[in-house]
Amino acid sequence: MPTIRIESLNKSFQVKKKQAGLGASLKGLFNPKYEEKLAVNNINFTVEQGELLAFLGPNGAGKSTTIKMLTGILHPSSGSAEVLGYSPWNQRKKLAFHIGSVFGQKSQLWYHLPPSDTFELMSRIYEIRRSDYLERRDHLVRSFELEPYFHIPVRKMSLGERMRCEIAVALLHRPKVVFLDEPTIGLDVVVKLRIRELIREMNREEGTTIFLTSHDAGDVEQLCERAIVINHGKIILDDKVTKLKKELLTHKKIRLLLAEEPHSFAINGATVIARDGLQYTLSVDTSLVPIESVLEQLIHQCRIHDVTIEDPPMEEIITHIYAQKNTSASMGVN
Ligand SMILES: Nc1ncnc2c1ncn2[C@@H]1O[C@H](COP(=O)(O)OP(=O)(O)OP(=O)(O)O)[C@@H](O)[C@H]1O
Repeated sequence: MPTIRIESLNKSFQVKKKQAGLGASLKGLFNPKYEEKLAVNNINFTVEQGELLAFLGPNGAGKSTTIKMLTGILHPSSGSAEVLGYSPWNQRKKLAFHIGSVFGQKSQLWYHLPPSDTFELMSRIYEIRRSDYLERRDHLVRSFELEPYFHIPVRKMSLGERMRCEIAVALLHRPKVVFLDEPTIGLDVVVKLRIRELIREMNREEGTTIFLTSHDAGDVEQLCERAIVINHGKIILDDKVTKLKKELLTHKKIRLLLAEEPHSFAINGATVIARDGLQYTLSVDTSLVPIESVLEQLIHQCRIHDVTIEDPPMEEIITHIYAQKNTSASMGVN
């Protein structure tokens, strides 16, 4: 039995219809007209236990609405879904004992209290036996390296430290499925890498199914095995990340700040796409040349003050998928 099963799932919202013109707007205040907004449009997929799935899409695509249905926060307009054999919206409380969720933009931790207090409270909410709780808490504190700030108020922590606590507390009741909504948003590169490592570890060691949404192509590339892309409420791609990497995650941007004007500047495999004084932006097609080779050439040709490597924004990748799909459709290819 799959861990998550979604069949013909739809969710529409009633939204106020915007009316053009001042008169119509005023009339609309007293006699509002409504229209249906289809946020999730007939989606189908399954997820197996232990899968690392990226659920992607641009803003407003329908990701959060789907997650809200899978966690039982929202009822669908039609269709069915099962998570670990439970109907999320009909058996929300039972399901809550087996799933965890982390929302990058919202905190589960008490802002003015130390994480240790939130852990205590959660252990009671999840009715965890005292000895099991203490063992689990110590294990999580060790593996997420929380000791230095486990007893200080959350408000005094950096975003990265807080995020580690958020993920750790979401794992307290040993959930079989974890929904991670933008877990690396706003974090610096080093902290992002560490968070990804921790997510990978929990998947490997405990077989946790990971359902991740992110606008960061790096999260998808380094963490997930499979990606589902949703746009305008419809699924437009469901494929292995290795395939996505070969076909779509091939362009990287290198931003350089040079210490001095270079004598020569010809980098095999990279194109200069912007320049402002000593700041250069290069585009690299990693399917043609590895990024390491470009960096090596750069080090030999110029004195570098600062360098960053960026993935293309998720929006760009999705636009590309969309364009490809439309081209195939117009050529009669499926
Ligand atoms: N409660 C609501 N009432 C009306 N419309 C809603 C409601 N919740 C979501 N929507 C609409 O449904 C669509 C899908 O929204 P959703 O939040 O699922 O997108 P998302 O993919 O999670 O976007 P983001 O990446 O910005 O979080 C959007 O057009 C949004 O405006």
